[in-house]
Amino acid sequence: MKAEMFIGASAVVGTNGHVSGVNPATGETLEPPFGGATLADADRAAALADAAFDAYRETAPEARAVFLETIADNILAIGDALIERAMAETGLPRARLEGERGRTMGQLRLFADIVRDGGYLGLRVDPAMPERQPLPRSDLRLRHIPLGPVVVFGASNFPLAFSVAGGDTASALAAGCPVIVKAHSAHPGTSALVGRAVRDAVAACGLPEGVFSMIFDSGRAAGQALVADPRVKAVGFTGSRGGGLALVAIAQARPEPIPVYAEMSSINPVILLPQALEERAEAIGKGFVASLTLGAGQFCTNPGLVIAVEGPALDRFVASTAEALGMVPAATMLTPGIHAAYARGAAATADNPAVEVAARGQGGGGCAGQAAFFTTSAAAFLKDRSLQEEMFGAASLLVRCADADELAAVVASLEGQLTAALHLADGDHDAVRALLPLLERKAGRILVNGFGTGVEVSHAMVHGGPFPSTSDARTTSVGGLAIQRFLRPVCYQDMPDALLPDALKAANPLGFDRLVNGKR
Ligand SMILES: NC(=O)C1=CN([C@@H]2O[C@H](COP(=O)(O)OP(=O)(O)OC[C@H]3O[C@@H](n4cnc5c(N)ncnc54)[C@H](O)[C@@H]3O)[C@@H](O)[C@H]2O)C=CC1
Ligand SMILES: O=C(O)CCC(=O)C(=O)O
Repeated sequence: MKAEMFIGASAVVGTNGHVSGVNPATGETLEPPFGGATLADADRAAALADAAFDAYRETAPEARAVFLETIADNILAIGDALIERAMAETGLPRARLEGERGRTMGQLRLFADIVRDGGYLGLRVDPAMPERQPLPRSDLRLRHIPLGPVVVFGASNFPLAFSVAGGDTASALAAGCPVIVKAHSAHPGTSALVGRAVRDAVAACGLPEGVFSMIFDSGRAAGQALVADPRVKAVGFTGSRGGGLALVAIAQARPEPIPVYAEMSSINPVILLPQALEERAEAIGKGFVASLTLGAGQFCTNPGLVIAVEGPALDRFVASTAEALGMVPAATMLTPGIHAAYARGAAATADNPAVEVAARGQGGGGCAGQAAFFTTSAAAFLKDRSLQEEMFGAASLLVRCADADELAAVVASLEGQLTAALHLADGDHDAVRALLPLLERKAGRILVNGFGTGVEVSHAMVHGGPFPSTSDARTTSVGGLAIQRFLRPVCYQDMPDALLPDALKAANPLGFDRLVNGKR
């Protein structure tokens, strides 16, 4: 494997320190070391992206769609080498990574379809009304154009679907934005393989080289310089609250502030309604453990909080959870750092005098995370904000409430969330109706009789939510709507038809849907 990053078309070996993959299952440092970018490398990537922008954003829909599909094909063509490298760098099992590769390709293809459809452009035409009294109306035509070059910070926990060619990159490229990826240092080899696949797609599709660059950063300076660079117009990020907020601060301090779409921490409350518990406490417990321990709990949609009213049915749920969790082996986590942070967080919760340990998974050494299930009272939870902190891994806290009012008070105290799950039966509908307005204020996705892990990539998906689950609650980082993050509206007033973009010309040569005088 070559230790390359990609500054436009050029494969470059970085000279500013290096990052190395570490196999978290064995502790082995993986070859080769990947050289980090200098500030000059970051500057060159930004210059190339800026130079590519005007040509790239006016590519025909079909050409841009084929580009996205070519990236997907190229990723598949890497073959097993990609899966094996990702397994070595993340400790994630083969089946999970093969599934994630399929999802990554599916995301790229979904955005290809969206580009072909043209609906994302939000076209509106208000034809001139020269005879209108007392004043004539101008001809007004609106389309959305891309913001400009986008910097993407991929996630550690999805080395393909939220990484170099993941959802942020796919949606930004689909919008017409050149992308510069700051590769996550937890999986540099995987990133290099995918980076080359994207770079080759740029060349094969005859696009300007600056449409895509990917750098490694041995510290934080190159990534931060890109966020501060005046040619960069938006940022996509998935990771910790601290990391996301640091990038938001840099973006806000620029002479020209820019949006940062950071997906950060979420504990994804699961609310168990009384009738559902009565009818199927044991089955809910089993399903909960399966979701909690998926991928060693390293999902931002992990069910980190359970809320329910006290009683024998809740005790049955706890017993079922404890039984299932006791059989779960410790699972290798992504990096020694993530494992250490998880172990620290779980230990702090266990040491909290208001918390009881209800169950633990099996123990393990090295980077293996031991699952844990804690309980506390609603009163203690409401008093101690630290109990709301994300423990990134397979740990969850049950909040026992005295009654429905206390349960509502616990929900009202929560920070913003990516998901909220309700386990309900027919007899719970009234209780749920009362909770729904509160849940809508708290979460981006409200789901019933399931768990938030395993996000469907589709048109109606929302993978976002109020702060701190994201830095911008108005949008989503997964699904078709993600493209809107990288667009802004432009209105053309009285522009001669010959000068209008094709999407807005009188004859509508692209055949896209347009809102004409407010009517479809
Ligand atoms: N909620 C979620 O979706 C996820 C949360 N996490 C949390 O983040 C912790 C660490 O995991 P990481 O993936 O390494 O997240 P991280 O936030 O530390 O890093 C993510 C990316 O941002 C960059 N970065 C972070 N802070 C920065 C700064 N101040 N300036 C410039 N660049 C910066 C990193 O180099 C990396 O590329 C986990 O233990 C977990 O708590 C991690 C993955 C997903
Ligand atoms: O649950 C999923 O499929 C996606 C989770 C996610 O976005 C994340 O963990 O970063």
